[in-house]
Amino acid sequence: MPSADPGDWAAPAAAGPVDAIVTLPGSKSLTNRYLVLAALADDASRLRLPLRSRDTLLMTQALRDLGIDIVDAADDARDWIVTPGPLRGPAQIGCGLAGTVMRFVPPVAALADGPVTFDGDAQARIRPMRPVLDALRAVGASVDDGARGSLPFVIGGQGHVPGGSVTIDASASSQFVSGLLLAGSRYDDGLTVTHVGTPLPSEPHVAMTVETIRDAGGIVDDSESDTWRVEPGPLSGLDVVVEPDLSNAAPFLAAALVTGGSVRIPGWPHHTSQAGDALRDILDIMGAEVRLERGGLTVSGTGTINGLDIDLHDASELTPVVAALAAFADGPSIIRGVAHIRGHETDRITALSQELQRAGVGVHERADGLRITPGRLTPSPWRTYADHRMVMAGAVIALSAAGTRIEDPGTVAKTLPTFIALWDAMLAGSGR
Ligand SMILES: O=C(O)C1=C[C@@H](OP(=O)(O)O)[C@@H](O)[C@H](O)C1
Ligand SMILES: C=C(OP(=O)(O)O)C(=O)O
Repeated sequence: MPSADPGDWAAPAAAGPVDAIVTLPGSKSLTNRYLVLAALADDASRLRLPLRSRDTLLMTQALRDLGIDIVDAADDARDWIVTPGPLRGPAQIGCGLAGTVMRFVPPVAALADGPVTFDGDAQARIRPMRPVLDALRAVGASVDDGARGSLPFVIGGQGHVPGGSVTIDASASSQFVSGLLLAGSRYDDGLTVTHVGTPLPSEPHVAMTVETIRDAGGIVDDSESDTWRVEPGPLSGLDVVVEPDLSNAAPFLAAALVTGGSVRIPGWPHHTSQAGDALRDILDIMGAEVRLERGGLTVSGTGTINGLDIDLHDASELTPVVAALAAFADGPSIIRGVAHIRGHETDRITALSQELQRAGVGVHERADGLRITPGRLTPSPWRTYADHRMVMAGAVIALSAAGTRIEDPGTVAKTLPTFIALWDAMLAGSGR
């Protein structure tokens, strides 16, 4: 049993139904794709309302280290102006624990004119990387990873990458495919990536990659399943507004169900490639009233939370909060299809199993997910394993388990540094 630390967060319980409007910052996945494409473009880009969090600041720093200029816009400091330039080595890139940095930047670094070293947090060193490194070698880049297949490694930038065709097993992460495609337009012969293996996870994220490359004028053929062809050619600067991060909406919307209240997220896009949009269906199945209107998405709890049996293969990053919400349901739930999240920030299946059980929930760990049987919630220490989404899941549990203490809440800054302030503001309207 972990002991209480003064740095723990005494996450608040809800005193009554929430009734809140929660304005969320931009999407991590969109921000980091736009940044990479802007760095590879022929002219400057403007990213409006990008996310500023640990993962996106690591991305800006990585690209700056490679010679790209990224500054706040003079007329609106919330925006970034990205001015591309020659990609330079030597450089040392810190990936933190950001999958998007460790998988998206190496294919860019291969275009630099010198060696680029990559490393990251201790937990980042065990996140899977080998398919990206092998693919880069196969298309003519130089990679030295000491045969580890993980961080740290050196990409020996040679000023250009021949490109061509490569087959990879991306069943451990869709980011392997996305990273290669994002840089592929700038390879001499472009790039054709074919996935073999068990089905690709997080498919909407690859669709997002294709869409954003096209936004920048790149040519991508995705007409064949599991094969993507990026033609060689220039990319244009972007002027884009970053959508709110829909996956980060999960804990707030969950609070509407848990408390029988209502939460509105302004700016919820009506058409989006974000995987988090799946929340609309998931919460509907769980018994919420879900309304997407011009003013945003409103989710209202109805007093009943249904258990569900759901395959989250396409939206696996929602697993921690959906698992926490399932702890409040009127019956058992199964979350399946997410074996690969054992390689996310932490082994999320084991982490959720341990913390939910300590909080009084019945959990059976499956190879590919969790079976959750609601139980009487008891206040407990909630460990977070350097995982932002474990902080969010713990906050949902704490809503009805006063006295829950969440370890290392600062880790939530990976994608949502303002989480605790937004959470407190939401609950301020619940009678707290
Ligand atoms: O490309 C992206 O922006 C992401 C892809 C997904 O990764 P996996 O395919 O590894 O699940 C997702 O879980 C992650 O949060 C973000
Ligand atoms: C899996 C996630 O992050 P990453 O981009 O580091 O893979 C996540 O945000 O849930």
